[in-house]
Amino acid sequence: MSFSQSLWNANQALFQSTLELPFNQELASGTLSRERFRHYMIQDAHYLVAYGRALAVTAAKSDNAEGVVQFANAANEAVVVERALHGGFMRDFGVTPEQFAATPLTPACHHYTSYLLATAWSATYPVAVAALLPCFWIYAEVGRDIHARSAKDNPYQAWVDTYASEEFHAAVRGVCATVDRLAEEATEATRAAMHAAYKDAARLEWMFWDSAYRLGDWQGSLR
Ligand SMILES: Cc1ncc(CO)c(N)n1
Repeated sequence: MSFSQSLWNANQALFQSTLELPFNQELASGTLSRERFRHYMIQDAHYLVAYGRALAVTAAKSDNAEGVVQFANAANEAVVVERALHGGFMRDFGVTPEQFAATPLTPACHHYTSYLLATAWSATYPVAVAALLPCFWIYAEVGRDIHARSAKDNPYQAWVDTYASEEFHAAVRGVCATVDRLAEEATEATRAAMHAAYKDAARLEWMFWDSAYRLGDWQGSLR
């Protein structure tokens, strides 16, 4: 079994519970409230910029030229997607650039982006790549799962199509191939750290959707 498959298998139950989250169930049926999607979209736009930064730092750590291209391209793509959100969904859902700028990161978004940035800056290249893999892989598999059962005239179809697309899945295969190569060359301790990083990020993916459904925010005077 490949190392990336062992990462997937170790977190299979968590993935199943991610698919079953009310946010994703209602995204598939098209019944998710506009308020919840709007909340998610603003947080995801914040997320994507930090994710782009983490990818760019990881690109700089790559041990070969292919990795620089792979992760610098992914950084570019994250910001392009973020701009598409602003240009399309944000407009459709009535979020102005001023409202976006005035909306701070929620605890879940702050936690996830801080984790990715701290890992990208401080961890070794193989561990940084392992921390980034769930962002690709879980979104691609959630996208495919929802695509397969998405309601007709789903208002969120453009979101579903982005992550179910062959282009996005090709990027996932590329990151899995890099993870597999790095794991092969790594020590047992590094492989264990890669497993831990993957799991941390997979749990934060779950929390991000859960928080969006709850319209998660800072409590009381922390706001
Ligand atoms: C929270 C989160 N994780 C991963 C992706 C995929 O790029 C995304 N858009 N948002």
